Amino acid sequence: MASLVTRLLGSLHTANPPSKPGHVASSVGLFSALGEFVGSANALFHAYGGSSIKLLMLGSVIETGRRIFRWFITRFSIEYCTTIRLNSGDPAYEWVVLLLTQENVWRRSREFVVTANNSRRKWAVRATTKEEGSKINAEYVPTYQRPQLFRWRGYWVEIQRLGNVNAVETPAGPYGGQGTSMSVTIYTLDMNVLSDFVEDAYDRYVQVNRPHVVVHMIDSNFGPNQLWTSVKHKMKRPLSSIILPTGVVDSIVEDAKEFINTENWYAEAGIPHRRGYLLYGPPGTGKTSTIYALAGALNLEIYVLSLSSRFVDDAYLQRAASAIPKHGIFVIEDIDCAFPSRDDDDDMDDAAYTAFMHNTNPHRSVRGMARMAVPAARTAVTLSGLLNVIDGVGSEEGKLFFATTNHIERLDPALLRPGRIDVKLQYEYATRDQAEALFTRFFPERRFPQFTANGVHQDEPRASPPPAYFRQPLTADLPDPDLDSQPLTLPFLANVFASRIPPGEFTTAELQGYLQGFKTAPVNAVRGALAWVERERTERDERMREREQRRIKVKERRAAMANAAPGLTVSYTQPPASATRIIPGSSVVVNGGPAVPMVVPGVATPPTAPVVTVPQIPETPAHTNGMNGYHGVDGEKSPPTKPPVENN
Ligand SMILES: Nc1ncnc2c1ncn2[C@@H]1O[C@H](COP(=O)(O)OP(=O)(O)OP(=O)(O)O)[C@@H](O)[C@H]1O
Repeated sequence: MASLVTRLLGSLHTANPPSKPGHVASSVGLFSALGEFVGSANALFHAYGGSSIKLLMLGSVIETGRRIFRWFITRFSIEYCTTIRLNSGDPAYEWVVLLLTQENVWRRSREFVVTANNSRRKWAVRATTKEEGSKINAEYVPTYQRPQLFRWRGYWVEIQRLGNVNAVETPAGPYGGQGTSMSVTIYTLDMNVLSDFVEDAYDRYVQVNRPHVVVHMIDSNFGPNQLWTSVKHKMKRPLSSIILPTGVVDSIVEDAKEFINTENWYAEAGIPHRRGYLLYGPPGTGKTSTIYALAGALNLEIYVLSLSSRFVDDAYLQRAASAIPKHGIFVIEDIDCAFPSRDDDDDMDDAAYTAFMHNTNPHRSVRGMARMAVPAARTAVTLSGLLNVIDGVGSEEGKLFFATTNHIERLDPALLRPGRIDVKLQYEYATRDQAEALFTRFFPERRFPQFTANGVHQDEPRASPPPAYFRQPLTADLPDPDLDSQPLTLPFLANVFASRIPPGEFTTAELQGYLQGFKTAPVNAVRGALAWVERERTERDERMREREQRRIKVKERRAAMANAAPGLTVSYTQPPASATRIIPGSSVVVNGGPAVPMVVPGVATPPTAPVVTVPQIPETPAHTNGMNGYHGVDGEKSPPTKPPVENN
């Protein structure tokens, strides 16, 4: 028996030929050995008649047959099919998923992950047969892990999802989280079929997304190993809806078009084929809207990255930039966060001062506390990392790069030099023309035909009551000499509205917010404008006052800290419970109460130490917990070394 098995294994071994002619011969040898093996097994069985031997024989035959079958299948599939693998996060993955959805490949799936979404993404499985669709905007994404076979243009195609099988159950994203991929096997020898398949997927993707701008973002749930994991589909915005001074929008569109169409020129001139734009100005003036409208007009996809995202550092930034396909628009929002700002210093002062006043650790120096209290960096990206991405190894050719900022003054000049930023576009508060154009956009003549012919009289019934917010004596119900007793047309109303908005004082977003309250009432929008301006001014003044107070507070704190000798430990014998005076180098005096000695060992009190008033300190458990009694630099308990110093 053993010799038979050995012979069979020997045949199997020689049945794996190095060359084709031997292939057929050795296969024949294999089958004859098999036949001999089965015959001998039969003889053995008759000789011994044991049922266990019978079972053993049967098992061996089945296993051998299975191996031979697999051997043939592997051979066959290598030669007669082509396989591609697609990774989530790659644009091609999205294209193919859409094709599979349209082909209804997962129709037999009975297990779904439902994700509510606002992305208007067009794929997943249709979960309702109702004509009008579902009331909610949700995706039903199959969790299918098994291979799916379907016909595409007469070819058999097999799809299998690979990687982290549980990924789809995480909130990371509808088509899987970390490491999800998909293999597509087409049963054909023709490589062209493969590229036709991917092209078909791409065409469908473009078709479906024609009315949308595709925006790729980074979903922080995915972790630092995944790029561009979140996809949103925003309705395209017409360029005409962007209200900027005449010619600005057109010039930026022309510039971008020219860039895309002159690739050869760049190559011949030896200049890297990329273009950088910086859009800067106050928030709400239309920077982001311009980029979206441009992307819609040129059918380009947007890749938006915020430098302050949790795990975005130099390496990640570079990988993310490299993964953007040609003609993608790479947008870095609020690029100034890669640079230190005055506000950060103020924050630091705030935090450092709090640590200083609530010194719970007697071993820490004032400097150390200040350092400890520095807020977390706004980004892990360094300036050199950023510059590298813009013009170095990380920047692929054929890309449009947009950066937006509210603080151009914080940007390093190295970033702004031509070659990195080629076009700088300043956005400003709304001009009179912009206010008028915005009004006209809100109240187009086609929606308000009653205003077009001879105009409307104010004593005619109004289209709708003014919003409750404006139902005040100052606005809609008071006489308005500019409007009353004369026929009102939309151009006239737009003109009066614009004349009531002080130029250079409000952002377009603020005006838009105001007009949204009057969707169907253009006359009331004009009547309420003056009161709105007044109210906004009052609120703004209030905000400015608060800011100024904060700034003064920060200055005082800074001075208090500067006056404390660096490198020292400051402790209190009693908790500073209310408004406190610090006399640098000597004592703390609690308002109205008994003076509390502040001991600064090893430093002589400056004879003319200035008195710095600092604001009230809230009572915290830290004060009542371990702060009573003196703690010197080395944490030793000892009596105060100086008498209290009275404040003046
Ligand atoms: N110039 C403009 N033309 C048309 N709409 C505008 C304009 N400026 C602002 N808006 C409207 O105001 C809102 C905010 O605009 P947007 O996000 O483009 O401003 P932003 O300058 O990018 O602000 P931020 O600096 O805060 O990102 C949008 O709804 C947009 O429609």
